[in-house]
Order: sequence, then C-alpha cells, then structure tokens
Amino acid sequence: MRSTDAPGRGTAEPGTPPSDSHGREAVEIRGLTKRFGRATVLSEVDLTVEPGEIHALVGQNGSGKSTLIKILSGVHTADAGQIRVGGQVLSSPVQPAALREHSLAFVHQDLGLVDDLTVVENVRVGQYRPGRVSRRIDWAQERRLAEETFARLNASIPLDARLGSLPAGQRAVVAIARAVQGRRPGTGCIVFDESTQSLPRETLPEFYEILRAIARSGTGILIVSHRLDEVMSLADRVTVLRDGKMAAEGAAVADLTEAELSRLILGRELASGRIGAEIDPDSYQPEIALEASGLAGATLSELDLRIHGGEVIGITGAGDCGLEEVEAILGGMSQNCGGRLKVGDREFTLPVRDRGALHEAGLAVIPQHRMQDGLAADVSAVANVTLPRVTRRGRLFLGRGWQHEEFEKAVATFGITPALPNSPVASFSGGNQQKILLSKWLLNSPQVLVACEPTQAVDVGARLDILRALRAAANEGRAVVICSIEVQDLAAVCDRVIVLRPGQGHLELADDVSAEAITKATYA
Ligand SMILES: Nc1ncnc2c1ncn2[C@@H]1O[C@H](COP(=O)(O)OP(=O)(O)OP(=O)(O)O)[C@@H](O)[C@H]1O
Repeated sequence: MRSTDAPGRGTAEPGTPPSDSHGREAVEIRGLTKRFGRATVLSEVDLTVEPGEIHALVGQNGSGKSTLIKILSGVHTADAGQIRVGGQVLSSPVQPAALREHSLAFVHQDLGLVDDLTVVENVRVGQYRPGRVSRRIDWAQERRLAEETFARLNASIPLDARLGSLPAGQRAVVAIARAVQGRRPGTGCIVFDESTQSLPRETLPEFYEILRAIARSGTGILIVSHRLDEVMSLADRVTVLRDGKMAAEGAAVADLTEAELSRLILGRELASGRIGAEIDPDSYQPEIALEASGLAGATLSELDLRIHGGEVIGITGAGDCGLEEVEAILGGMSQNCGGRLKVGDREFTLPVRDRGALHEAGLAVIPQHRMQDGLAADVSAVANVTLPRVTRRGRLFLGRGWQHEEFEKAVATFGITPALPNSPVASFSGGNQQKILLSKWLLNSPQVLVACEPTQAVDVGARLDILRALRAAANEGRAVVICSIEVQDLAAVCDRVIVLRPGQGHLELADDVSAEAITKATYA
C-alpha cells in the first residue's frame, strides 16, 4: 500500500551526491550493544544511513529503537560497538561538540519546543551569537539567521509569533529549522524520532516534502516510526529491530510490501481487517450511558452525543476542530467550556467543578499526554496500573497479591514488556508506557470510557491488541469513545464516527465507517 500523502521518495535525484561514498556514510553503526542491568536491550546492531537517503528504523515496542537513538545522541553510553559519522569514529558517550561538528541533529517526538517563546527564540535558543561590541544578543542578526534557515526550507513562518499560537504543521517546521540551522547543506544526518506521531494528518504532506528536500541536498535522514504507511511511502531503506537484534538491515523498501514489513517487525503474520465492529446484541444497552448536549469550548463548537453501552464511537477531525478539547471537557479539566453532560443517571452542567464526581458517575478518560496527565513516571508499573482501585480496595491490601494479579492480567492482555511489576514506569519504552496507561483505566471497568489517541506510540501488533481490548470493553456493556486522528483505527473498531467540522456542523457516519469515508468527511 502506498500513502497518497507521500507520493515520491527522497532517493537521489539528478545532481544529488552519489551513494558510492563508502567510508563517508552519514552514519554507520557496527555491533552496537547495550545492557541495562542484566537485560541486553541492543545486541550487535548494525545500521548505515547513506548521504541523501531516508532510512527508517522500525520495530516492536521495546525492541531498542529509542535506546539506539539515545546512544547516538549521547544520552546513553554503548557497552560495545562502533559509531562512525561522516567517516569519523565517535567515542561513546557521544559529546555535544561531536554532534555539532558532524552535523548530527535530532527532532524528538514532542518536537522539543517551548510554547511561550517566539519562533525566532525557539529556533535560535542555545545558539545565540553575542554582538561584537556589547556582547548582548544581536536580535537583528538572530532574526536574519532564522530567516535564512526558513528560506532554505522554503517555508515562511512569522518570526515574532508565540510558538503556542501556531498550528501544528508550522510548529513542526520550526523544529526542523532548529535541527538544520548552521549546517552546511548536504552534510550530516537528521534523526526524526517518532516526530510525526502527534502531527495532524493534513500537515504530513508538507512535512514529508521538507524531509525529501533535505535528503535531496545530500543530508542523511533517519526516521523512527510506527506508521508503516509512512515508512512505505517515504523511506528508501529500512532497518528492523526485534528484541534488540537485527531482523533486517537496510532492506530496500521498494522490494517490500507493508504486510512483509509487519511480518519482519512482529516475526509473525498480522491479522487484518475490521475487529468485529458490529454491535454485540447481548451487550447493547438500550439506556444511554453518555449524553452530551451543546458541548462547546474554545474551538469545539456545539457537539451533541448519545452513546449506549455496548457501542464504540469515534470522534475525529482536522485542524482547529476542537478534538483535543474533547478530552479536557469530558474529563472535567477545562473551565473554558459549556453544555450539559449526563453520565448514567447523573447530570452535570459544564464546566464541572468536581472532577471526582464525573469519575464516581462512571466516566474514565484515558488522556493523550500519558506522562503529563496519566502516569507517575518514578512510580512502579504495578502501582500505576492499580492506582484507581487502591482506595476502593483499601490501603490495607496494598501489596497483597491483587495488585500483582492485575498487573499480570495487563501483561496478558497487552503484552507489556518487560513484565517487571516493580520497575518504574520511566524505565519502560514509550509504547509499553501506553499499554500501562490503558490497563490502568480498562481494569477499572468504567461505564463510559473515553480513550484519547489510544494507539499512539504502539507497534503494529499492540495496536490491534488495544483496539480489541476497547471492543471487548464495549462487548461487556460499556460505552467507549475513541478520540483520534488515526482513521484506520476508527475504521477498524467503531460503530459510528463523528467528524468535527468547525463552522460546517459536525457529521455523523454510521452506515459507512471505512477509512475512505472518514477521510472524505474530514476534508470535504
Ligand atoms: N533507562 C532504562 N533503564 C532500564 N531499562 C530501560 C531503560 N531505557 C529503556 N529500557 C528498556 O530497554 C528496552 C528497549 O527500550 P526502548 O525504549 O529502546 O524501545 P523502543 O523500541 O524505542 O520502544 P517504543 O516503540 O515503545 O518506543 C525496553 O525493554 C526498556 O524497558
């Protein structure tokens, strides 16, 4: 399958540097090995990014991708192996000066930007050049340097705008500008670590186009991604990690199908298709579990919902449609909202003053930003999973087995790895943290479950496990709402999908909830 978002590739075009530059690879990793305690998380891994290519690094949650990137960026020290950049060997831990010297830059998942700073400050922070006489920051010069970088990216961004006021697509361009500034065009390598994960779909074509242009200049690009359609349409070659070992090194993407790629990632076939989205007649509850009328916020306009137990409803939309606000409004975290809400037989007028009352009425919200709003990073996995039930069960029973039983159930449902209940959540990979967060709320058996971007950061196999678990919750009689921009997920599991369309009236799809129909309704 080829995504229409990204029709071309970053492969060498006429005039790009030849790829026969052996010894001058943008990045060459050989025999990389890393252990945390007794666990070997990378074992003899090889990876080569050629100048001018887009190379994808993929693998299941916990397969070692972030660890490899963190070794490359100097966060972790390798236990064995060699890293060469532009032909030169770098010692581990890699020093910031070496990263600068070899034009190795990183764009992380959250883009690493500061909302309260202006665009020019975000691009230049850490790079300011003092004026020759006063030694103060020469803002005219800083603006010129930022402008030059945007011009090279063929992008026009208002330099004095507060970053937080920009749409997601422009914020991504600012993050790229920060990574490419100051480098000679065509040198080094830029690593994009799940950078597209939280970007709205409609911003992706521009993002991909910038990546291709950078690659055409001769710079190597390494992307880490769980989006297989993205890998298939954007990358030239792919390296696959499985349990910290190589499952494929530098395979040509043109020679692979998406199904073959997922087989390389999982080591097994992936079941495909719709996950029994038809309503189970035994679980369908005629009473309405969640009713909302006139929900509205800063960008969300008048939304009405009527959801029965046994149903899975999707809510999606593009741009400033208010999708992200739905989480805050339903979760009682927004004071800038209005409307009425009924959960079971309890009625609420928004904004809700007492979040706990919503919870008591049977509504649970799984937040999008798991570390900020959902998990305690330094606390053990078992404590995080069981936290909502500690008060109900009574503190006397802490550590008395039920917590470990629940953790084991979570491991069995979602395949959390490593299955170490007492390890702090911070030591789990991003996808496994997501599975811990989902377990925390699913095991609480809420009457209404609102899951926001539930499959973010999870691998292709875990994605299906999560969607199945949400469906299973509905089949037990619960009402499930999935707020997501992932149309494939919605198409796989939802009975109805509501498409938020500011200024045009929201659309509800019930008969045809295919990915095509959802996309068409979103962008029509
Ligand atoms: N600081 C740490 N201490 C202990 N173990 C760690 C630490 N960081 C990572 N690990 C372990 O190393 C393994 C690889 O994790 P890593 O984050 O590299 O995986 P990943 O492929 O990036 O996963 P994901 O797709 O979920 O982001 C996991 O088992 C993880 O629990």
